[in-house]
Amino acid sequence: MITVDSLTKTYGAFRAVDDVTFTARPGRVTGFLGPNGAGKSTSMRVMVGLTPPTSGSATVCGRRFADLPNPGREIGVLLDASAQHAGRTGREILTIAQRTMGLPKSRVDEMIAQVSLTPSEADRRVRNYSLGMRQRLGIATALLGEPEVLILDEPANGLDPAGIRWMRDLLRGYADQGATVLLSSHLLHEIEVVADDLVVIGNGRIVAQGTKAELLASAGTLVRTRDVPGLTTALATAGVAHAPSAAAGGSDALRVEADTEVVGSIALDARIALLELRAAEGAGLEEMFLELTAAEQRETTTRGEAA
Ligand SMILES: Nc1ncnc2c1ncn2[C@@H]1O[C@H](COP(=O)(O)OP(=O)(O)OP(=O)(O)O)[C@@H](O)[C@H]1O
Repeated sequence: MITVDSLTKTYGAFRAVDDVTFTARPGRVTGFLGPNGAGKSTSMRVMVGLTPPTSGSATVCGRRFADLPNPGREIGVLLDASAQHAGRTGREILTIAQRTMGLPKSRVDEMIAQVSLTPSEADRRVRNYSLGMRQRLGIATALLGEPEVLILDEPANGLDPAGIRWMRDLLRGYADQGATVLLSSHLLHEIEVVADDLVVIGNGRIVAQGTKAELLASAGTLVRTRDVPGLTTALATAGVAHAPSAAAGGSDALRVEADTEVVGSIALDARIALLELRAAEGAGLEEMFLELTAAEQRETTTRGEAA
């Protein structure tokens, strides 16, 4: 279990992480999702004791990382796959970690096999590794001590499609055995497939969190019409929140925070013909994410104005 409680990190006047609270639970994959610069890495650095928080706390099973006697046995961490010693071979890096953690020597070869590095790749210096190979080595290091908690920052970076699939299965399997898995990404689809729970962060603040099923269920309705101004007015008059749907593409789509029946009735009363009317499902999450990632969309959104 990872507990992040009212975590704030400021750099001068800038709040990189602003009052972030969430829990990542055992047996579940928690996706930590946010656009570039949202504060994911900073939060994770605090969790693993690399950055002191300005206020608030992050603990794993009730303890701060710094208080863990043999942290590698309890928390597997992958923050920056490129930060490995370039002059050492992959096998050397794993061997040093295996000795530090007091693990049997056989774990090194087991992990090399598990992350599908060939023996000759394992004996190559890390400076000659591709990004995907570094990522595999980083995952091997994180899993070496069979920790119950995994904290992985953008672990799919640099992996090819087969590698992404492999990693997804690996994380799923790990969580299914009871581990707590927290992984960050700036790519919604990457995380949507594997995560059970989602924590969405933007500009340092949590903007949404819950189970994936809950967040998808609250997505509302996607509606398309040639008369967007007319429908917008009718929805506003009815007090129903709505926003242009960037996720659906085109300028004729709105996402409405009401179910399809309500939206259909409002359109009928206003005598507005619809081109499409359906539950938004994943589009709602994508919408929220696009709003976070594009400042101009945030400025033009009308969501909530009518609420
Ligand atoms: N040491 C620092 N000094 C000043 N600002 C910092 C420092 N570390 C991070 N920041 C700022 O904090 C904000 C959050 O950065 P962070 O790396 O946590 O984002 P992120 O969500 O991990 O983004 P990405 O998806 O691009 O990795 C950014 O604006 C970044 O420039």
